[in-house]
Amino acid sequence: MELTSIPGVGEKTAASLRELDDPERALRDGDVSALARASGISEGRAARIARGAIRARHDDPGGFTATARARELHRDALELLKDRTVTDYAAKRLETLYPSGVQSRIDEVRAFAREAMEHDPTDAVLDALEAVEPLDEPSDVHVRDRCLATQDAETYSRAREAVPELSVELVEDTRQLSELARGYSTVIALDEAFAGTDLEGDVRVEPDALDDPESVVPERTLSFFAHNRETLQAAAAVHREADLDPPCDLDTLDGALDRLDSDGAVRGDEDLDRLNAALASLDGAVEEAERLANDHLRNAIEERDVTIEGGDLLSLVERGAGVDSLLQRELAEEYATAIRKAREQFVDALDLEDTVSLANRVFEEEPTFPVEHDEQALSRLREELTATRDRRAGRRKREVADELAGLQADCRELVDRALELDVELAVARFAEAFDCTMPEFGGDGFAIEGGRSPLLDVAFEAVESVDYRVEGVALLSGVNSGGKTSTLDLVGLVVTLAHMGLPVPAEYARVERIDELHYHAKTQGTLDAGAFESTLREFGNLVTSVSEQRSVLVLVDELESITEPGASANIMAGILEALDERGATAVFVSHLAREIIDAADTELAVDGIQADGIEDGELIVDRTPVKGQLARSTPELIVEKLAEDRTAEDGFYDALLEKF
Ligand SMILES: Nc1ncnc2c1ncn2[C@@H]1O[C@H](COP(=O)(O)OP(=O)(O)OP(=O)(O)O)[C@@H](O)[C@H]1O
Repeated sequence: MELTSIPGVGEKTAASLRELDDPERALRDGDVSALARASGISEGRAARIARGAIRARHDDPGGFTATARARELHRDALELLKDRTVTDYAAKRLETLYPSGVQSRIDEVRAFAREAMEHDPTDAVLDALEAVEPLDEPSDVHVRDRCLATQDAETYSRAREAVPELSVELVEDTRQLSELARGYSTVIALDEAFAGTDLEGDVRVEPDALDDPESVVPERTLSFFAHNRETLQAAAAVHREADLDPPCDLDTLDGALDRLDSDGAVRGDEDLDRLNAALASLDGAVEEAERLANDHLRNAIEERDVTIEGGDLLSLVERGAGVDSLLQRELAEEYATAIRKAREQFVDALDLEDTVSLANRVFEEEPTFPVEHDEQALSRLREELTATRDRRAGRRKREVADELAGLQADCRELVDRALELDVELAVARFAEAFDCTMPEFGGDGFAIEGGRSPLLDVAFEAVESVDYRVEGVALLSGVNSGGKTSTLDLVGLVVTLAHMGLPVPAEYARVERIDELHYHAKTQGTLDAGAFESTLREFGNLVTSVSEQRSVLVLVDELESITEPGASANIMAGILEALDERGATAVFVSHLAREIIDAADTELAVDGIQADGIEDGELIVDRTPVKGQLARSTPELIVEKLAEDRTAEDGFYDALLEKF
């Protein structure tokens, strides 16, 4: 896909998107999280780009939400869905759902939503989803026990690029190669020329190593798994709990993950554990062995009467010999025992059977008192143990990495599927929370039965259901606080959700497929001349834009407040007539319904939200508009109540009632 063909994507944004691993996939899947990882692209922008890509795919000109209130309803619908996601990914992914006038896009989401609604969002699945995140590629892997070596400058730059995790060294000859082997546990020579030469240390000649960098740095694979371990385990749990068909055997994955620690090192290898433990306690063990030998020697000396002939003593002193010589002569046996004890203790404590001779050299047979270890022998032992440990770790890492490498693609699918399930579950939970059904498309206008708006300021259980249908244009009258605005909101929300391809909060709904939703919310107070003129222009443009090719739904709430009542009744009558002529569907909520009907040249349909009476100062309202009936206003109802209340007998209220 040509990135710049997406609405809203220019050269600069396209360049940022190209930095991503697979921008086409991210766009195709609506992966807003991945798109937002491109430099300079915020999450809001990423969602707009993803929507742009969908629009391009469906040839969708956009513009469904034609007014601020219509856009607000889309946001409200998204919030209701996002409230029901567990992962951040799903919340962002939902941002790609938008109301569209294009049937293919609506059908695409409807198919997805229908499947989503089949899911049963159990607590166990939702809990497991908590720890699922998009997979991360660890970028800061540095391996210090291995290096690559080459004589060739070109191979050198290729190696640096292909294997940034390792140092790459330029060498001139085998001597330099051998020198390198002293500083690293393993040296991988990349030139065929080194094959067959006899080299010291662990030097491997692998001319094809760069073709398969993972074989040289198994840490790359291992750190991917170690880094994403929690997500992978959680994604596996999601598959188990939700009974999804996993792309790989979950027990094998669990088993492989168990063999890694959080740094990507191999766990559960006895030899490695032993070598690591030996290296960690080397210094302590040396001290302990020294102490043991010295205790033995001290006791032996204390318990012993050393008899020495005067002549011998003299000759020793004359030769300048010290106590050591005495020890050697008189206590040779005890000294040998002390050293034997020290060596046994040292080898035993560190479990060093494989390196006994090196370990023994740490305690020399030369008698001294106190007994002291040989520092050089100790560092040789340390080096040997480190190299053996690193070589073994390297081998084990390659084995585990080989096993895991085959699972990598499946793991990506495993996590993608779990995250996608969260998106589906959000739709299922939304549908369940608000007793939704899939709407039908067809006919003129809309018909809603048993609709309950989740946007009301009362708990959803307390929302009274509303039936309402309109074909063509209609005025909606009603008592104060009867629910006129709420009815418009319900209609707007149902139509918006339906065009998003989603289920709607009603027992039944049928909607005409439209291209634009124009919802004008109530304006606060009278407009000044300039604002009034621009509002009129807006309606003028709206009316002239309606055509056979472009169907619209117009919802308008109390437009009368923009100017004085007489003038606004005329204006509303005019707009309604024009919309009617052009075949649009429109609902105008107004307290001036009677005046509008009077001002109109054609017969306008009027519906009314009626009050059955007043009880304890409160209106008893039936929220469902009565078709074809102008509702009585609140003042009329109150005057009627006073007229019925016979305390004022002079007929004043009866006369007042007559005026309505
Ligand atoms: N279907 C419903 N179920 C329960 N409560 C509702 C319903 N519709 C409206 N209400 C309650 O009535 C209140 C007033 O509703 P709304 O603002 O829609 O009335 P209105 O007829 O537009 O009022 P006004 O004439 O003052 O503009 C809402 O805030 C809500 O508390």
